Formats: sequence, C-alpha cells, structure tokens
Amino acid sequence: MSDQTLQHEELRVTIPRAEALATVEEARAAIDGIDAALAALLERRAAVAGVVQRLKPVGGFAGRCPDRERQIVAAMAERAPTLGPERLARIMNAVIEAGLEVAELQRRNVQDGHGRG
Ligand SMILES: C=C(O[C@@H]1C=C(C(=O)O)C=C[C@H]1O)C(=O)O
Repeated sequence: MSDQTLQHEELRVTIPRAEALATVEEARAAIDGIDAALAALLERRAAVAGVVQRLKPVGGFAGRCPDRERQIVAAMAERAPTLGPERLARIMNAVIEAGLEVAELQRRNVQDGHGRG
C-alpha cells in the first residue's frame, strides 16, 4: 500500500438528485445518507482545523482570520449557488466556531494533563 493510501481516507457517497425522489420516505432516506456524509466531513474538518490551531502562532478564537473565512465562503458559494454567500456564511460561521470550541477544549485538556496515558 502506498503512503498516500495509508495517510488518506476516501469518502464515497451516493447523492440522489432531488428530481429522482417521489416520496417522503425516499427523500428522508436520501437526507439521512447525505447527513451521514456531512457528519463524517464535519468531524474530519474539525480535526484538520485543530491542526491549524496548533500550528498557528496564535490559535483558537484569538487567532480567528476573517479574510480566510471569507475566502472559504466565496469558494463554497461557487459550488452552492442556490444557498448563496449570505446563507453559507451563516452555516460556515457555525461550523468554524464549533471547530474552534473543540480545539480550545482539547488545548485546555492537554494543559491540565488530561488525556495523557
Ligand atoms: C483554520 C484556521 O483558523 C480559523 C478557523 C478556520 C476554519 O475552521 O476554516 C478559518 C479561519 C480561522 O478563523 C485558519 O486560520 O486557517
């Protein structure tokens, strides 16, 4: 197995087109599948954002970077034009703040000596 394969995971997800769904049950099943993928992505995103917090000179809420956050939203708006930048900004603000909270909690736990074997 290559290093690339060992150090990366692939997420494959089937996303039915909305037009293909005819019943509430079908649509809810599709939502459940999409949410399962979203949860996995959000969990991994928080972990990766936590790496940035540890590497930046000032991490956590104190090191928040509005320019970078605007870039993220602008890039996402190109892929999600129906949601648009204003709604995506609200969604991503919640996602980013959740990640920062987790990173701060983990930093405090490390400082307090929790989580050491
Ligand atoms: C991850 C970073 O730190 C913060 C969190 C961000 C994120 O979760 O994407 C983006 C910008 C910063 O406010 C970063 O600076 O890149």
